Amino acid sequence: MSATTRPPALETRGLKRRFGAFLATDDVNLTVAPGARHALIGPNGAGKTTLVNLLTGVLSPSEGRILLSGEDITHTAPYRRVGKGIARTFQINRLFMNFTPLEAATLAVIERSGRSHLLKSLGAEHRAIDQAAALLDSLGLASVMGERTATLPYGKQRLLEIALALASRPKVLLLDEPAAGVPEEERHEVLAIVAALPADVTVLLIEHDMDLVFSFADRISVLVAGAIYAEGTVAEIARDPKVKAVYLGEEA
Ligand SMILES: Nc1ncnc2c1ncn2[C@@H]1O[C@H](COP(=O)(O)OP(=O)(O)OP(=O)(O)O)[C@@H](O)[C@H]1O
Repeated sequence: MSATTRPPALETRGLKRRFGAFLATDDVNLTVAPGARHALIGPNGAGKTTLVNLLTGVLSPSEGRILLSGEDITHTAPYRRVGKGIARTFQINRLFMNFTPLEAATLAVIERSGRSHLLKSLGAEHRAIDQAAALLDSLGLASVMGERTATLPYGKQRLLEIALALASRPKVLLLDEPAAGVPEEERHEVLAIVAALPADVTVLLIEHDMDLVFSFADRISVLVAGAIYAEGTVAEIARDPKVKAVYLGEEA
């Protein structure tokens, strides 16, 4: 299989991050296979956000390495990591609230293409708009792409965050709690669209919602007190008594 010959899409080796004497990331060795649907779960304060910040370059590790498709990106600046193919979802910035999804997605496509290239011709601008519209359509946002983002249902706003991250055509997408705060009646749509993300994009999902984790992931890593506490297939994690004790038990 190609997955055995290709390097992992994303890998950390001996990753540590200290805040003073406190070890928030404790020797994390994470391997995310190309095309994986990998979930990272863990109780509050386990270090999930710190790990995402290390992966995206918002924080520097105290020790260890981060590799993207085999390339060492440990000391690569955050914006360069995006160019190399790692993107994450963010809570929508206020700026985008006054934009329509089409305007925001077009800007994101332009960002990827490089502004100078785009300014060369009007045709290129139209192509960017067409690509943005197609991207929004694939995330179920076609019917609202001309509305002001602030007026959209919250589930649609969360899907727009994913669209904006996908605009950079990432190899690896870090999805940070895509269903958080989404009302019950909209959750189904968000889950269905997350499940239908392009198969060639590797996804690392950071999520509290166990329905989403178990329906979406093919592999799960459990983070506890900054360290990988357990790792395995969904079935293995679901029946692991020590995981139930520290994490799933919380949900019950
Ligand atoms: N800048 C910082 N300075 C000091 N301690 C920090 C800092 N950032 C995070 N921590 C600590 O590191 C630990 C992990 O925090 P982190 O936010 O990564 O956990 P989390 O798993 O994302 O939690 P949650 O699910 O509640 O968001 C916590 O104990 C937190 O207090």
